[in-house]
This record gives sequence, structure tokens and C-alpha cells, in this order.
Amino acid sequence: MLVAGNWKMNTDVPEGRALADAIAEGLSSTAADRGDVDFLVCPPYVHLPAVREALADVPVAVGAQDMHAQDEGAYTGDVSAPMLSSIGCDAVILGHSERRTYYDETDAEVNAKAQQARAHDLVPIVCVGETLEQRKAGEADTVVRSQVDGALSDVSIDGADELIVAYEPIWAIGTGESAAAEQAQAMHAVIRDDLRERYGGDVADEVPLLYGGSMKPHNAYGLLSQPDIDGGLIGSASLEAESFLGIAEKAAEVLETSGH
Ligand SMILES: O=C[C@H](O)COP(=O)(O)O
Repeated sequence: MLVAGNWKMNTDVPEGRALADAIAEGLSSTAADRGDVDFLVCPPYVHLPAVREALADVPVAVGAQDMHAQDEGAYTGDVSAPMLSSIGCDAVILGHSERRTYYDETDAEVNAKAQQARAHDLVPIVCVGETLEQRKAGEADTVVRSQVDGALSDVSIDGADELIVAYEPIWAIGTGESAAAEQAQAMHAVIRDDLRERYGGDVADEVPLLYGGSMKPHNAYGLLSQPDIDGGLIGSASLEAESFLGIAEKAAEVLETSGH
């Protein structure tokens, strides 16, 4: 079970450091630290060294929110995989719908970045998800499958800990309206099937599939207790230590009660 926070473009560096300190403190003093729940936070680039330092003594991995597909070069404003690796980054979010929407990122670009992430020992967190129009038109499964296929073509992994996929229905992101647990589970099952075809059951069954889209402490238990939902990629609720750790508490409860 993985509880991951995507801070997006929020907090300045001192605020980000304070949030990381609060997460570290909360983890060492509450029952959220129950061993079987893994944690990851993805702050803005400029926060990464400070956040890494703040979380050095607690088991929280650190990821970036995007990266360039090339090692280096004349790409003003971009950040590369070697740069992220050099500061101890563990993972990188790729193909978030906000990047697909605002920067026209394509599946081919997400694919190039995913290959680059693997080449530099970063775990790609590949985001997929349909629009409301696509869902209403009955195209959600096809759209998501094609995003998964496009992003992961020629991306080889040796084990399930080298890839994360996040299903984030666009209509649920930042709207306060999460997908119903069964609706999210149905799509996670589609993604799992796709991964089985690609990587075989032994690996695919263990690849963490995260749900993202208005996950909060009050709806986390229902979502996380679904068999193919292995955690959350949490946006706004990850900006407060209390709600982020509140979701982790629910994840721990699911593990205790259902043996997910
Ligand atoms: O990456 C995270 C998602 O976009 C979810 O954001 P949200 O929890 O604010 O809806």
C-alpha cells in the first residue's frame, strides 16, 4: 500500500520544508507508521533537496513531478533524470493529466520519459485517465488502455518495484468528487490486465496501481479496500500533514482488516 502526495505547484520552499517536517513528525509520533504502508512525496523541483533532508530519518521516498527525456542539453527550463538521481530522488510522476492538458504531452513523450527514468533508476509513476466526455461516450476503458500501452511500449522492468501506474480520472481531479470505489476498481482491473499481458502475472500483480482524484481521509477506506487499488496519488489532501497521514491511517486500517 503506497500513500503518495503530489504537491503540484503549491507551497514556497520554507512552507514545503515545514510540511515535510510535519509529515516526519507525524510519522514518528502516530500510528500511521505501521510498517506496511509506504510513503512518497512529490514536491516541486526546487523543494527536493530540503524535503529530502527533512525526511531523511523517516521511511518516505521522494519524487519529482516531471522530467525531460534527454540526459542534458539546450532545453531551457527543463530538468533531467541524471539531475534528479544525483539528489537522491526515487521516483518521478510522468504524464499527469495537467501536463497532458497544459503542455500537450503525448503518450510518445511519456514513453520516452518512462524509458529514460528506468535508465536512471527512477521509478516512473505513469498517470492515465479519461475525461468526463470520454467516460460518458463509453470510451474510458479504450482511452486508458491506449494510454498505458503508449506509455509503456518498450519499457522493460525487472520487478514490480520498478513501475507505478496511477489511474486519475480527469473529472475527479481537484473537483472534490472522487470516482466511486467500484468504478475505480473496474478501471484498475483493466489496467492490471494490460500489465499482465505486458509483464506477466507474477510482476503485474505486484505493480502498485494508485488511484488519484479527490482522495481524502473520508473516502480513502472505500477506495483502498478494493483489490486492485494499492494506494493513492493524492493532490490537495497531501498539502496538510494531517489529511495526508489521515489517508495513511485508512490504508493501515485496510491492511489490518482486509489483508489487502
Ligand atoms: O496527482 C494527484 C491528482 O491529480 C489528484 O489531485 P486531487 O487529490 O487534488 O484531486
